[in-house]
Amino acid sequence: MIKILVTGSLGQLGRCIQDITDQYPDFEYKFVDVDELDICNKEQVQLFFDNYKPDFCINTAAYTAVDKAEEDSRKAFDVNANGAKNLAESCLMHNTVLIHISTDFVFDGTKTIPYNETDLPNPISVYGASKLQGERYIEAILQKHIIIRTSWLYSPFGSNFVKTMLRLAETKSVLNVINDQIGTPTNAYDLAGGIMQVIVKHVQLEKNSEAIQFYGTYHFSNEGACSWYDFAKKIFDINKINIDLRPIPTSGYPTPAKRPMYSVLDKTKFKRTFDFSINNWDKLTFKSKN
Ligand SMILES: NC(=O)C1=CN([C@@H]2O[C@H](COP(=O)(O)OP(=O)(O)OC[C@H]3O[C@@H](n4cnc5c(N)ncnc54)[C@H](OP(=O)(O)O)[C@@H]3O)[C@@H](O)[C@H]2O)C=CC1
Ligand SMILES: Cc1cn([C@H]2C[C@H](O)[C@@H](COP(=O)(O)OP(=O)(O)O[C@H]3O[C@@H](C)C(=O)[C@@H](O)[C@H]3O)O2)c(=O)[nH]c1=O
Repeated sequence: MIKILVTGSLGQLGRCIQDITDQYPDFEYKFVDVDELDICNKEQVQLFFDNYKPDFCINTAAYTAVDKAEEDSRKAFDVNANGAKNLAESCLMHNTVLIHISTDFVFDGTKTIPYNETDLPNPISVYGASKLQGERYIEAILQKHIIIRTSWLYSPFGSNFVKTMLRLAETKSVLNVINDQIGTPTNAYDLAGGIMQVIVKHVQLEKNSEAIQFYGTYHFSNEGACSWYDFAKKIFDINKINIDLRPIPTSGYPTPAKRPMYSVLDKTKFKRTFDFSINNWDKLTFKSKN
């Protein structure tokens, strides 16, 4: 049976993948988080791969605290760059396909039309730079890789903008939210489905040795575009929460890390290659699990 290893499995994407495995019963899964497999520990990664020998590794493990990364760049680079490198090296040893998740924050946000995979990254934060370095290591080490850049991920799990807005609404009557940073929210369940589609397609084409055409970088988010303010408005509308929500410019909400002013991703390559259609962001579905 084809074996799939998922790292960082207690994070929001890891938990969404775990939640949909019953739709893909033909695979064997191993879900591990840092307590069982620390991707920064090269020896531990090698030993784990020697024992488990996965056919696919989905790396959802990451350091995702964007503002904290500015003063903790060592840790951010260790997880997001060196961790990715360790996985790529072990994947190479075991002929494992690495599906690695990256971010819209590798871009500087100076474009005004959607970013495609040939646009040059130019990160403006430590988090973005560490994720880009992870991509570069993987590309240099391992041919059999699929890097998927996504954006503004939300889910019922872990920490994300939807949960932050709902939490703040419990104690505040007024909320100021940035209206001039434009991107696209991504339901982590939709991304989880997209990742499984990559594996299904890869398995289909591998039989004819045609899977080689899949390797490389892809963009995946929900369709459409909005500001953080639009996103917040939608969250409160669908939850029927009455709050005084005010649009503000980026200058009105200073943060340690700079964020791209525009980071909409062009999904054409993903949709065409993997024959996959993607929901619009405003089909926002969300039930808080914890
Ligand atoms: N969240 C977002 O908005 C976006 C995320 N992405 C990318 O998508 C991917 C998934 O993100 P998301 O699910 O939100 O991330 P989360 O932060 O929710 O989950 C990441 C998981 O990785 C774990 N982890 C941290 N360090 C290590 C380590 N050294 N070894 C193994 N596991 C570790 C974390 O554990 P702990 O919590 O204990 O640190 C956590 O369980 C990441 O690559 C992220 O960069 C891209 C765009 C947007
Ligand atoms: C809480 C809050 C945030 N904001 C702004 C700040 C910021 O520009 C934006 C989002 O803030 P957050 O800190 O929730 O989200 P942030 O950590 O910036 O989200 C990013 O995470 C990483 C991991 C990614 O890869 C990105 O794609 C993106 O999802 O909203 C407000 O304007 N008002 C508020 O009350």
